[in-house]
Amino acid sequence: MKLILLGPPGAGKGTQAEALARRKGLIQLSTGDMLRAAVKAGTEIGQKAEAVMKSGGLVSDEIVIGIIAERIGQPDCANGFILDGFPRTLKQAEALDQLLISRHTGLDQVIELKVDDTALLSRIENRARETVAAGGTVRADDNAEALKTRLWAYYRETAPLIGYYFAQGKLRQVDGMASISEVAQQIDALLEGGEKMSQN
Ligand SMILES: Nc1ncnc2c1ncn2[C@@H]1O[C@H](COP(=O)(O)OP(=O)(O)O)[C@@H](O)[C@H]1O
Repeated sequence: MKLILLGPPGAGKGTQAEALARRKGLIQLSTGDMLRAAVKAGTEIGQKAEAVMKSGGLVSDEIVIGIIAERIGQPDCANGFILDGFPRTLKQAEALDQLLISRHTGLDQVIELKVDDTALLSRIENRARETVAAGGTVRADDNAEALKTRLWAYYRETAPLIGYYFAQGKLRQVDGMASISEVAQQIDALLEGGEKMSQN
């Protein structure tokens, strides 16, 4: 199964992708996590990405497409994966389609987590507060200014993907404002429906 979780920053993609990957035995591919690891390791990609990530802007298509192309070619991805944070631009979506076509496969479903815009800021502020309370390190881009840039990038660059996948008949939507477990149940219901459809 090859899935995309789509939604604005703070929508809960990471939380749901991780839990879903565990439930279904799929690989979670988060470009945000991969880029943060590259920054931490000080690789060439990390050095290129660090400043733009910190400001809340988007890393270049070339870099993220390269990372994903390399990763989905690895054997552990053969059974399926959940993309979280990729694609984020139409160019990335088209590159992904081409990559999958060249592997004689394609996406099963794109699940959009629909959330109330005004709830996002407080969610991210809470995430930063809880992390500090737990003694952890807050992400460099979890502050009001970078969040505004991330939201802006989402609406300008990523939201058009909703139309792109709707036109492909792949788009499904869940209510991202529901509790974590309710969202997970909605996703499971969609996936069960999809499996039944593909058996017919
Ligand atoms: N597919 C991508 N294209 C461009 N930049 C990306 C991509 N994925 C992650 N990034 C960079 O990493 C940052 C953090 O990504 P992520 O962890 O997915 O955050 P969010 O909580 O905003 O969904 C983004 O703001 C962006 O700078």
